[in-house]
Amino acid sequence: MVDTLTPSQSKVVEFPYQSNSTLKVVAGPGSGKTLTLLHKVYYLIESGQIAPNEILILSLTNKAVDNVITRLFDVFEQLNEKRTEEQLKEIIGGLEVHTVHGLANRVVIENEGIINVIEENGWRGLMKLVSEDFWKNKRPKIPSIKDFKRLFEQYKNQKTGTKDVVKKLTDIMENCGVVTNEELIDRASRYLNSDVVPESTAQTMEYTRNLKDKIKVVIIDEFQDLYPSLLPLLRRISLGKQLILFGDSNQSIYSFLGSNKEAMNAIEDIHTGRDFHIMHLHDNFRCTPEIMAAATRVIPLKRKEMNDGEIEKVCKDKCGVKPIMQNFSNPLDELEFVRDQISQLVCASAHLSDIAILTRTNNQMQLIADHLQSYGINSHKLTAQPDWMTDSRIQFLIDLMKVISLSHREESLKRENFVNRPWKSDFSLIVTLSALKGATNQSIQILYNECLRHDISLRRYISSVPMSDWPAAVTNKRKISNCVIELQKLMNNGEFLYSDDPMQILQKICTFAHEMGFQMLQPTSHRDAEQFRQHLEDMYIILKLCLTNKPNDMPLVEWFLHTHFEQSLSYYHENPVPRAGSRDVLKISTIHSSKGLEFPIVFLMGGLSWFHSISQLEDNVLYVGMTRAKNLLYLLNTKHPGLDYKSATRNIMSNEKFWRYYNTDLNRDIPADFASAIRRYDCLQRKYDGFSMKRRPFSTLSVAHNNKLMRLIAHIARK
Ligand SMILES: Nc1ncnc2c1ncn2[C@@H]1O[C@H](COP(=O)(O)OP(=O)(O)OP(=O)(O)O)[C@@H](O)[C@H]1O
Repeated sequence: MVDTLTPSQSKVVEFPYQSNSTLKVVAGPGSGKTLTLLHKVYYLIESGQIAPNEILILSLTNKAVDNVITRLFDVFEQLNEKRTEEQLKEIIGGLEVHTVHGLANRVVIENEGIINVIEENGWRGLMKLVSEDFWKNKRPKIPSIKDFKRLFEQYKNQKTGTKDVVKKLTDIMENCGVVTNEELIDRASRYLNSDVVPESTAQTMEYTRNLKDKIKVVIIDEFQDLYPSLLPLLRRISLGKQLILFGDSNQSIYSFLGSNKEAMNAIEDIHTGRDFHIMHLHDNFRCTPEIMAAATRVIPLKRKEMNDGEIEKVCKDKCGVKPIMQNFSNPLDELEFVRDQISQLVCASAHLSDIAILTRTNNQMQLIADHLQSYGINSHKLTAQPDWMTDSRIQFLIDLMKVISLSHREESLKRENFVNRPWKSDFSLIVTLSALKGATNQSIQILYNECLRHDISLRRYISSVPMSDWPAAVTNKRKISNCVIELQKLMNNGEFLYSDDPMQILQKICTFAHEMGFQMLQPTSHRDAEQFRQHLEDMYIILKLCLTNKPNDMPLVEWFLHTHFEQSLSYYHENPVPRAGSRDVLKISTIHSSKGLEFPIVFLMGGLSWFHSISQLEDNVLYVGMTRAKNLLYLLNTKHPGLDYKSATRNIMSNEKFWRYYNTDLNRDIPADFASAIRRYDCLQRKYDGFSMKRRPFSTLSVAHNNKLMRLIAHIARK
């Protein structure tokens, strides 16, 4: 069914194309921003004003890009009157839809060849190169990777303080083609600047040239999340185009990356005066009036006024149930409450897939998933990237593949008398050695300084200079040397680098990692081992996919290293995780990853006061989380002065009026017999038996079960 647009939505859709101008669309959650954006794209194309390949849609997260692509198909299909499915697919395929970083990546790769954006293992490796002096007089005493990243960026930008250390690190990153996200954006904007790219080179850089010359309309979704370091690229890409911004300043939740307000002001300054237009959408189609009333109470009035000065109009009728609020001092009580409520909801006709549990952190998400799983309740995590790609063990295996592939290339270039500088393999080798048990920071620093002094690669230094000639302060020499020797065996082994067998490649790299005893690959529990096995399987699937589309003259390992990120995103887009949409899986997500999505029932897990290290939810994050809910909202441990806790009602299962409303809203049949919900619930409770909160208090839960949870909680609290 096609949603009929409201007059204000239609005004945005039909607003004419005009180069060198900005249209800013401001609207609250659930007002149909995304829907209007999709209709606008359709209208621009169908009215013949703009061709598909002249439209660029930018978002900040892969999840948001995914959401736009999926919904594009739906809207185009619904509105389409004359085209075949194939033609629609072609039109949509012609649109440029990216994250800002994805776009920057493409531009930089076209201009420089493969680059690597530094990941967690990379930062860990770089940290090993920093001497103790770096940390003198700094806090905290035991620094985390996050602390290091922060200091690194600080020093890089200020060019003061521990300058030499940072210079050394930036040099090695530069030499090895490793960049930070900020650097990626910066480089891409330089390539888009025609004054910098010589005309002769620009001829061959088709993608970059098209972005500059061909694109006529740039649409930015969720403008409120832009932050200052993205500005150079966005400004460059919007020059001369029609810039269309969709967003809501109350939903700005990435302020930790820099001032969103500053970024928004700068974006608005690109086109000013008569070339700047602003429009508002006032209706809320998503939430019940009860949910909206509570959500509005958590955002300060001044920001409400800043948006548009008008009160949002909620389109749905009242459902009769206010958000259910509950506080717990014991984490297990909270988990059991969630489990019990889920049982009630499902018995009263909700589908498990209607329910989303939104958390503050990934760790909290895992804890809840584990607890529900222990009752046989399946959940699907909505993560920004497929899980396997964010697994640091898998990233480490990919780094091993990189060091082998890069070393091999350096070797063959050397044979052709190529001037052998810089050595891109150094960075990946440092990452590898840092994971080797017994390879101390000091040893890695000394070896790296030596290789610089001898002007050879780190691998070559370790493999060709006798250990007796290494500086005495290097410890565990044999282990380090052995690791490099074994790596070289793989490098010279055609069955790895030139293999067309994904299983063989995986087996060889895993065997090497296993024999070296890298500590980070040692599973910490049965569950951990199972998860790693699952992620290896996912990596295998992408290796197999690479085999089907690799160019003939490119070895599989190399093709995988170049393209696994994009291939994986498109694979999971086309093949969503099995059963993710089916009725028997509920969704778990961080609040940040749930942005732009909506669910009939939401459990919002708040600041969890018993985790002292986890801060309370900020107003905007709370607001985004609350407004994901269409019909029923639980606020657990979400302490906020704007919320009053007396409104709690827990008797949801037998509230017949609510369930009539719920099923009507979701276009489902009304259950014939409400009394049977309680019978079903009792039956379910008998099944859970020993775990039931009603029948047995926590103190008598099985000791093993309790211990396991407490260990997990203690582990998270330490982080
Ligand atoms: N004109 C309309 N008529 C009926 N339903 C509509 C209309 N416009 C939007 N909706 C519905 O409202 C819901 C919210 O729309 P959408 O997801 O586009 O909102 P949004 O403004 O992007 O929300 P958020 O800012 O929270 O991401 C969707 O279910 C959508 O189908």
